[in-house]
Amino acid sequence: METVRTTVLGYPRIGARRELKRATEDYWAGRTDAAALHQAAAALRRDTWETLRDAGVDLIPSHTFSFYDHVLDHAELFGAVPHRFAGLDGLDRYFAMARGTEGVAPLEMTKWFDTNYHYLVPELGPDTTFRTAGARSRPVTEYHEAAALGITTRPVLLGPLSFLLLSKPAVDAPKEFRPLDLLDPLLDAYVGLLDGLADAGVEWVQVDEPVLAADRNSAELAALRTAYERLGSLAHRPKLMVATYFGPIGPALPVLAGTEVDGLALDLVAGAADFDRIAAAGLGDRTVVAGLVDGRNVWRTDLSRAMSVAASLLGSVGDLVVGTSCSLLHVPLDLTLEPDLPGGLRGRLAFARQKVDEVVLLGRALREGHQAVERELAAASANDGTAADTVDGRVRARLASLGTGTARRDYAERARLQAATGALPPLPTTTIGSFPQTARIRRARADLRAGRIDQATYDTRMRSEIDEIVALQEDIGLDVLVHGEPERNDMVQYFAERLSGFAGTSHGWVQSYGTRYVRPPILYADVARPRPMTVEWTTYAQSRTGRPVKGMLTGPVTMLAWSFVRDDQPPAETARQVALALRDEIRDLEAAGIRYIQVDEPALRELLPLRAADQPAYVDWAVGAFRLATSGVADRTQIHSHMCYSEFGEIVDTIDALDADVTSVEAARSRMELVTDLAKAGYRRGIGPGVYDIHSPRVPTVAEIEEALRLALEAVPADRLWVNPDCGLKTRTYAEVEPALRHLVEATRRVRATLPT
Ligand SMILES: Nc1nc2c(c(=O)[nH]1)N[C@@H](CNc1ccc(C(=O)N[C@@H](CCC(=O)N[C@@H](CCC(=O)N[C@@H](CCC(=O)O)C(=O)O)C(=O)O)C(=O)O)cc1)CN2
Ligand code: MET
Ligand SMILES: [Zn+2]
Repeated sequence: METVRTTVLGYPRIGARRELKRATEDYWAGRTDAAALHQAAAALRRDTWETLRDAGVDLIPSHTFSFYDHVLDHAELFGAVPHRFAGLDGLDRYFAMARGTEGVAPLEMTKWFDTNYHYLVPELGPDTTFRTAGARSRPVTEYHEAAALGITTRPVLLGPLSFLLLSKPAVDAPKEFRPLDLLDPLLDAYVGLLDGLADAGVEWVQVDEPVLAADRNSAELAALRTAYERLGSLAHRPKLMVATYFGPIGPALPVLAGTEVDGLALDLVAGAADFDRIAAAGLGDRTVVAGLVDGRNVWRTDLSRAMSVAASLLGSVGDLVVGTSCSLLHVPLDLTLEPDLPGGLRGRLAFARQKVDEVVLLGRALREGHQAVERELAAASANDGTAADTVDGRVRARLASLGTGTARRDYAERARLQAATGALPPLPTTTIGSFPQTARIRRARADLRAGRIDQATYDTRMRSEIDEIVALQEDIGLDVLVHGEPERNDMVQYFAERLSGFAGTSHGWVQSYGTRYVRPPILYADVARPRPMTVEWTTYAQSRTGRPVKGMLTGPVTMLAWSFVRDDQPPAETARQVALALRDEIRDLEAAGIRYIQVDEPALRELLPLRAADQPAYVDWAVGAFRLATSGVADRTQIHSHMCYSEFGEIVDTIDALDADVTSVEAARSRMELVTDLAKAGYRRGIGPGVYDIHSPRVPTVAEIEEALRLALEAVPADRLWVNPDCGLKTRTYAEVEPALRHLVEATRRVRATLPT
């Protein structure tokens, strides 16, 4: 039997106690210097490599660490730095590209495929000149750093096709320019880098091409062929392991098989369909990493199944390596840090560290035979958790009797009724929901957790936060107010903590972007709402003002997208359960007199399947769940929704099908282009294009907001246009938020004054 070895494609880089967040934020605040930050980073890298070695992983990755984002690291590695950062260097320039600095806008940030991770979008133009620092570049220096610890590693690079397809044309690039035009010069840079890696003694590099999990046209597949024919034919290079993940590699497999790449890493979880292609692909003696341990979820692997899949590959590939489906970046680090999970659930879970053990165990089983690991296998299956009570008969019966009856009265009729009873000025001003999560708020929550204050004291403090937030909005002159979400640690976690069927973690942090992390809840059983979740906070806020307060909920799709979701039933079914709980909440808010209710779906676009063929079925259940949640209200109750992170062009019809009355969307960074797209596509509902970018600390001027509003008015009539920021304000400070909102209100007044009466 061939030698079966083991690997992981990447590992969390933030540290068990969020060491990277602390070190980075301390550096930003000037509390420590660059040397301290580099030292913290080196300690984290060392810890990862040693953990993987001690666990018995055969092939250990390096260059998976990043101070902020790995795509940004590659822009930096290849010298793709926009001119506006020219005056800076080192860490200052790196963080300026990530976060902006006085007067200099950062790179755009967007979603990493269908995950809740965000990457920075490189900006390329005809005058971009790539370079690599060769022997001094980070892939080389990290290889040496691990080697000095006695650990041989496989540097991980983002591949040339993915780098280009994830980039965007610089604003000043000619209209016809495409990043892919730069393939040849970029390949020159990879050639130099591979040369440097070979000189350093690197045996294997992993070249990530996740873009191959989405549909690719023939020009893109031709570029793929060009790239790997060239890199494959180099005389002086390490072995190339091309990795795809987040779906099947599909038609790109024969293309790569026709080049001299030495190995492929395939996602056999999200890309299980690839299995049947492998034998036919004629991979000969090439190495294949079979990605059998899921890097996107927290469930234990079905080891017997994984073993038989791996065993059946043995004949059709060269060396077989058992691995993870993708980097473990997207799962929490270590289950042993979680003493408080429900008993029946715990045995069903594997976090990053436990997934490493699964990979190693599979490797042993395949090398030494089933018997060698019998004890471990038995322990794993004994724990497979069917013991956990996952069925709630009442929820199932209610859903069955509800059917799909989710129709509301025609939008135009509803809109007339709402306009007649609402008494709002044209261009109503509002915000997306959250106000700054201040140190005072987080401290109160930390105090409650630690038992230093009791629930009543905490509630009193949150009410006084709401008092201030409501008073501030009145003073600023906003039309539809919010309570500000001070009581929410996170827009998903907060609801998960109040619904049955979800479990939370205390250390299960996963990087979302930069130093912002989330603790995705685990949705493991039928979902129900034991009691109202937001009604008290919302009605309290309403009691403090004569202006309308907008209720604020997180929608069913986003609740699933930002949780780890059970895989024993279709997501459509799970989404309907969440939707039913929200439907009840919305009914309770309405009964308590709340007339505007926003149901956020920022993850609607994110969950859209990467391949077009899979999209209609998704849209169907996503829209169905949203409508189930929101269709129980009276016509005069106005349903709002919110989405951030652009690229709505392709889902305009889906947004329309949600049947919300008003939708707020990110638009500031694309200069309101989105509004034109929506208008062109025949979107006729209320729309609140974000008039300024909340991801930047910059305070927008009145003139700039006025300009954005005038642009929007060219595409949308005044009676359907709302005025709001791009997204929630929770990551900003009051010093930024207060003037920005005052400018927003003033700009709106000026534009209103010019409207025909
Ligand atoms: N789930 C989710 N995904 C999302 C978003 C979102 O809001 N939620 N927004 C978009 C952008 N992503 C974001 C992700 C995270 C954060 C964010 O602000 N995260 C916070 C943590 C939020 C949180 O869980 N806060 C908790 C815990 C806070 C904490 O760290 N407390 C300290 C103590 C603090 C003190 O004593 O002052 C501790 O536990 O050690 C709370 O408020 O209770 C962070 O990393 O800093 C923002 C945007 C897309 N994806
Ligand atoms: C990521 S979308 C955020 C919506 C939420 N209501 C907020 O304002 O924070
Ligand atoms: Zn948002």
